Amino acid sequence: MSDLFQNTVRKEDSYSAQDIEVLEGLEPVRRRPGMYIGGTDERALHHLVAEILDNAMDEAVAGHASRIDLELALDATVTIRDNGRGIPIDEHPKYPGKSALEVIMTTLHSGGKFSGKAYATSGGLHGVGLSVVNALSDRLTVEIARDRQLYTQSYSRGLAVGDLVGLGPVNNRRGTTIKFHPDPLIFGEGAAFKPERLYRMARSKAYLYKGVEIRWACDPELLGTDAVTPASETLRFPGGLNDYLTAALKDRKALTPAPFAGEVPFPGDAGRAEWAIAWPEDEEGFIHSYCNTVPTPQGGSHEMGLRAALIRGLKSFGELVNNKRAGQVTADDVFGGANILLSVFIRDPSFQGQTKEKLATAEAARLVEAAVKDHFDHWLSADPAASNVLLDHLIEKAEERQRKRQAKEMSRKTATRKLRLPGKLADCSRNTPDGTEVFLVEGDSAGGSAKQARNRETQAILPLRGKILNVASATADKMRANQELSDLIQALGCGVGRDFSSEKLRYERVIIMTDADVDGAHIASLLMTFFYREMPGLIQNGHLYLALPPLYRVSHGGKSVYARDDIHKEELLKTVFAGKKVELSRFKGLGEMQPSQLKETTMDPTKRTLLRVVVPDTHDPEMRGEVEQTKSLVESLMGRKPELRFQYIQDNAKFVQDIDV
Ligand SMILES: Nc1ncnc2c1ncn2[C@@H]1O[C@H](COP(=O)(O)OP(=O)(O)OP(=O)(O)O)[C@@H](O)[C@H]1O
Ligand SMILES: [Mg+2]
Ligand SMILES: [Mg+2]
Repeated sequence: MSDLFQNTVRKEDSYSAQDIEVLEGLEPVRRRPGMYIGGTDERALHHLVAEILDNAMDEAVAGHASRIDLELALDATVTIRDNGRGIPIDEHPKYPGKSALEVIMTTLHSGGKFSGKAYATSGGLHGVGLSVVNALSDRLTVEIARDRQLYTQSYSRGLAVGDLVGLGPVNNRRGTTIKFHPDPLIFGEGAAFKPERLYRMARSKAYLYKGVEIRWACDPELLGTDAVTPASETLRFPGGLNDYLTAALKDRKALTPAPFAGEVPFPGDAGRAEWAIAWPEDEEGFIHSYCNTVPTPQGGSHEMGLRAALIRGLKSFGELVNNKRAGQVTADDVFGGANILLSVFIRDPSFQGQTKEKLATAEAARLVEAAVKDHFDHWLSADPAASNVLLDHLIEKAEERQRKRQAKEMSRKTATRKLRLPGKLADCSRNTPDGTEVFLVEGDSAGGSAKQARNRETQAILPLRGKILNVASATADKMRANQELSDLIQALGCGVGRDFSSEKLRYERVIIMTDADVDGAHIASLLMTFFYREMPGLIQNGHLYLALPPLYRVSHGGKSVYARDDIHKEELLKTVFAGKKVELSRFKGLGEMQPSQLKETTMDPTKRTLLRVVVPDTHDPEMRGEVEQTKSLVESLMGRKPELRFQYIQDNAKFVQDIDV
């Protein structure tokens, strides 16, 4: 021993080498089962069966077994039998006097799946599963039929209770039988398997590999009131995942007449992918993914590959049929309501942990995406009518999602509106809405004039920059992102859409005040469209108005009169100013007016003229037709030609009422 070690003296209560244990054999499994089977609860208990079943499936997928029996007895003993090669029982070269079987049963990290020689694409890879089950069983018996001889050995809590014994010759039999009973010291007294859970496990394995037949049997006494799980059944599905999907859909209707299903080998003998996908009308979605028949409830790289293939395929189909709205659809929209089965077989998979709930092999994403993409493109273009139904459905879903998110954000904004009024709002000082009004003005310079011209107590000014978004053609997402609109909604405080509430409106009147030119009319019409679509109650309850700023000032001597438009100006020239040499000024915008002029002509309640915006009452059945008409009028007018809109605002007596307030 070196000096270093001699100089370290151990004191009574110190923490030293003596405290460091090295667990031998299978002791670590019994002391820390969580590391190997994720705990000692019901899920962990069922994982024991999964380990043994996985081994039998690996033997089948490797082409050596065609039949597996799974039996659950009344006393919670599980028997799993396959007709494969049988675990080798010859002496292991590294452990003289011990059979390979005993090494496998009692040593962690022992197995035939490390090199890929005996198995190509196996679910087993750690050399741990069977030894873990052995460690956690109070009784385990293994039977091997190999070379026409039958052998058996028994274990308890990871230790052999006797030697491997020969039971003599057998003829029509080969393979491995594992019969085990979970240790009550680990799982608790009376820990019981759920027949339904084991049955589903067995059935999904049969769907995953067409070349295997699984015979399920369960003591009928265990079934009790369970009407779904059979006491015995032979599970064999030549249709693979397609059969699985058909059974899962039962008689639910799907959006496309045929599911999207297929099977493709990966290039270079790297394994294969199989999938079956349907989009049921009820949108009750699920995804079951597997790697080498091991379920991966937490997904992983293979699912990522499938997502990428589906969303890419759908978007290119959208481009093909020239549907621009397809751009909004996300992988979540495609996946969310779908029934998806995905099974991959790959070499050397890598999972997270021994329970293998998530596939970590990065390569799988690329392999699956490449394998599925072309097939999906073909499937979509083979039946364009059906594919369009699917696409439209997914687009609607995407838009619904955006609407919901928008409504949520809006309601959050209105909830905090007292604290967070938009910075550019010049609010009025009166605390109640009674007798107050807010002017929506175009641009900061007009806003500046209006602020000076207003009555601070009752009049608020909200300058809106530039043209607000044309809401008639905007997507919900764009609308939400528009700063001007969200400021407007915040300032009004009454909410939008379904959240609209007249009582919360912060002003008695909402007055649109834009320049008396075509641009101004455009902005006014955009705002009216916005209110019509998002806050119809505001109009129905008579809160929305248009201000009427003048376009000209006509003066002669000390006398000035303002003209609203050209017709009004001509009229004045012929009447009030007939034969006189007048001074004529045209206002390019509200910002050009003196605050006093603006006040006098447009804002002062005692002198101005306002137009009230009205729509027919939606609650009056006799007016329904007109409501529809107004709606289509709004939709079409808010489209292209600004002159048309201008005309519309000027002329449409039904929509806009001349009123003095
Ligand atoms: N039913 C079987 N038929 C043939 N060989 C088997 C069978 N079950 C187990 N084996 C052999 O025993 C080895 C150990 O199995 P075990 O379940 O402990 O580990 P594994 O399957 O290699 O990996 P994992 O820990 O991921 O399950 C396997 O690699 C295989 O060689
Ligand atoms: Mg295994
Ligand atoms: Mg092992």
